[in-house]
Amino acid sequence: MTAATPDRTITTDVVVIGAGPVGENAADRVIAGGLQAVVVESDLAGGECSYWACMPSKALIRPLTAVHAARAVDGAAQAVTGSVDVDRVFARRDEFTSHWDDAGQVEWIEGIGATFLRGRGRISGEREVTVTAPDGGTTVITARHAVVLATGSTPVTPPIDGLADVDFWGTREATSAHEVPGRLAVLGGGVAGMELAQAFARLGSTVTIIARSGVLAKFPRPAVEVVLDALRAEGITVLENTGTTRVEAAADGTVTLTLDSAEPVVADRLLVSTGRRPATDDLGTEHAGVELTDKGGLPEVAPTGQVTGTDWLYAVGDVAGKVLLTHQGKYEARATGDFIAARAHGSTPDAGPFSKYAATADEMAVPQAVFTDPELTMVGRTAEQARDAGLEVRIVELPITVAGSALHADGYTGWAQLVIDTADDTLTGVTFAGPDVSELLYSATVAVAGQVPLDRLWHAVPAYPTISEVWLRLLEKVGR
Ligand SMILES: Cc1cc2nc3c(=O)[nH]c(=O)nc-3n(C[C@H](O)[C@H](O)[C@H](O)COP(=O)(O)OP(=O)(O)OC[C@H]3O[C@@H](n4cnc5c(N)ncnc54)[C@H](O)[C@@H]3O)c2cc1C
Ligand SMILES: NC(=O)c1ccc[n+]([C@@H]2O[C@H](COP(=O)([O-])OP(=O)(O)OC[C@H]3O[C@@H](n4cnc5c(N)ncnc54)[C@H](O)[C@@H]3O)[C@@H](O)[C@H]2O)c1
Repeated sequence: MTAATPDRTITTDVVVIGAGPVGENAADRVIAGGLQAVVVESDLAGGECSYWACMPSKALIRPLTAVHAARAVDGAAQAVTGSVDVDRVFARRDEFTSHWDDAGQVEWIEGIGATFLRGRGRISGEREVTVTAPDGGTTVITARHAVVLATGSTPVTPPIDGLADVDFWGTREATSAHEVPGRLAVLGGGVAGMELAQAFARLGSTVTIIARSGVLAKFPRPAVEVVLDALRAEGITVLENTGTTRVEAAADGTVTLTLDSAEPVVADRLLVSTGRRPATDDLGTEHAGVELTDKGGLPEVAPTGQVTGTDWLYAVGDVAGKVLLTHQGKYEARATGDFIAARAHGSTPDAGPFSKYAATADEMAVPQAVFTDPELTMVGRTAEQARDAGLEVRIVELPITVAGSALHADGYTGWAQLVIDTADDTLTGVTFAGPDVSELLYSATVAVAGQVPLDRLWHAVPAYPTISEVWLRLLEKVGR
């Protein structure tokens, strides 16, 4: 129970801690299910995604991709005679982040009928959350049915000698920047690092990416090569399989990275984008009888969002530690919100695979788009992951060379791969790399999540002349 006397107490049906996109969706679904909800947020409603991640990064990237796309089409290229207006790019990004003002998101939360409470939430007892407001005031909320953790994730800083003494950028500082460093070193070749490296290179920085393993290591290598070739052609230096042993700042602010297998890199700014971990610090999970892993992760979270070993605690989105993507977290939140509401109304919902109460796609059909230019998209399993899951697979891959791609951009370079589950001739994974392939991703997601048999896919005819005709080339290679 709470030690000090709270300033006020509230009783509601469901408490959602964290008003990122995922928490907002969880609240929306429990309210749609006829329950009350209180949403607690310590920072900005809308979360990382709206202000320091998806929205600002894509808002920075889009104008740069648009210019590049025009330059890749003869006749249009001649119309692009100037350079990018960096200030206008930043200004447009500022619009998409609502100038880091969350009034609109708070209005949306209250508009769905939830109570919004600004403050830091902490589990303080069984179905009980104590919220400490910015002014220090406390509110104790008792939930009749459930507490939903939607607290997101926090960046992981690697234990590199000297790094803690350097004033470096994380992804937050990079996505909200109003300056373009002359030389930018990017530590970490994951999705965030690769996207931001190219964005700043196109804004004018001289960029070096330092990756301790291969970049974008979760994706098939030939697809990654399509992206790497393009980044290198734009003048970005990519050092793979390169460890960083020391980081040091000089009096003038320049940063020197000592590497284990390359010459030192000197930069005006260092961006550290080396991954994230669930935001579970000081969440009071011990009051739910939950023991965190040594990396701060929750125990297993069921497809319904229920945290193993508890009856009333749920986790969705990044904090659940399954998939760190907004769309997938929102999908989890829909299943969890509906599950909580159904249970609250006294039913024992059937939460089997593909029911509305289970985030089944988390295990077999997660779509991801990397917004480098060219783009890299994948849904489902790579061949390696499929084999690890015990599936027998057949791989079909080819370069993307169809009339649609040739028309789309001069010298269009792309690559596609199907991972076929030979047990039932369905697709268990699809990858595309190339300019604008993110718009193909949903077609692949439908095929994988829908477990559409290949002989039926022949009847899904891609329009001529579009890039999606690559589907036909892939099927022809599979054979009929
Ligand atoms: C640079 C970058 C770019 C990205 N781009 C994309 C993209 O293009 N597409 C995509 O799908 N994903 C992208 N992601 C991932 C995406 O940002 C996350 O998956 C998404 O934000 C997760 O949503 P969430 O609601 O779980 O967490 P968050 O968005 O992190 O929201 C969690 C909220 O909880 C609040 N909170 C935390 N603890 C407490 C507490 N104790 N009390 C009260 N409130 C609390 C936080 O302040 C925050 O507002 C990107 C990530 C990064 C870093
Ligand atoms: N387009 C999108 O959907 C998008 C964009 C950005 C981020 N995200 C998501 O946000 C999450 C965080 O992104 P991220 O790129 O920070 O994480 P990540 O886990 O994708 O990549 C981190 C990278 O840093 C590397 N790394 C770790 N320690 C290192 C060290 N000491 N030196 C050099 N490299 C090191 C890792 O090997 C890995 O390649 C990801 O899960 C990602 O899916 C999504």
